Amino acid sequence: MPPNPKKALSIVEPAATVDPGRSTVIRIAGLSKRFLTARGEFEALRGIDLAIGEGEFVCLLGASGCGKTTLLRILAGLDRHTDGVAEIRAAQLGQPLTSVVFQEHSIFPWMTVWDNVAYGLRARKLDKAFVRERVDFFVHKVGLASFARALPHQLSGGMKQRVSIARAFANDPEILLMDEPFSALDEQNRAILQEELLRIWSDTRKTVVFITHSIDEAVFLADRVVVLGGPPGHVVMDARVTFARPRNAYELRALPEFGALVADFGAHIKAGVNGRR
Ligand SMILES: Nc1ncnc2c1ncn2[C@@H]1O[C@H](COP(=O)(O)OP(=O)(O)OP(=O)(O)O)[C@@H](O)[C@H]1O
Repeated sequence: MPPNPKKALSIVEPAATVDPGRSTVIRIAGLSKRFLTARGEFEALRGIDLAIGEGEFVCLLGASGCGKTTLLRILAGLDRHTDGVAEIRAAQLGQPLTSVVFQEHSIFPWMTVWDNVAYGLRARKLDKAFVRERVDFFVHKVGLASFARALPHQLSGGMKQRVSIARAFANDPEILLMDEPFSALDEQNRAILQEELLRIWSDTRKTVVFITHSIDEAVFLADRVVVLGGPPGHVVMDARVTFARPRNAYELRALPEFGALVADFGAHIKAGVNGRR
């Protein structure tokens, strides 16, 4: 079916609650995070309330230092919150809760593309035939089938980031956490990977939490955009982006509604900085 971005115009609605048709996968309530520093306590996050539904693609926006990575690290279990609740619902036992894709690809330089993608599955000692099938599938999905036996130093930055993405999806986590995964890429590669990510996501319908500094990227990718202000980080806007899918980057960006939405989010990011708590 041809993309029809006009079908659902960019209606921004408050989205503090999960769609009635979705079950809640991530529940964050009254969450605060304070770091102990040499100069005393530093409050990075204060009173975050957020419920994210199964299969939602959520982008986190906000000025530098407002706590986006801190929130993601708490969800990934890499850091602990100080107060409040951060829960991820486990649908299936034995499945990892999260996989994380960072800005700097974090693949093992001594392992081939294929072995990198297989890493998490092998660590879980899954059936070899299952691992082979799943790794082949995702290596192919990210367009690296002919590089399956290549080592990371033989790949471009964009290709390395594809390996990280394939590995994260192959792991089959409850949720995928992505921290500015495309920010080190040139514009062309970034656009290609955004489209690839959406294609894989639409096949798998994983829940994704994606940090970006690019408002344009957020509006193109997300079902929902959460703008953080601060510090201390707090939610200043939580809105749905209802452009129809599949989305065509060129058609979408040509719509006045797209520009209006980008401007609106931009204004909220600015207000979040100015309204520091
Ligand atoms: N381990 C730490 N110890 C002390 N302060 C920290 C620590 N980690 C983060 N911070 C502080 O918490 C605040 C939020 O940092 P965080 O990296 O989450 O922001 P961010 O929104 O992701 O920023 P950016 O967009 O620049 O990546 C910053 O002021 C940072 O200095």
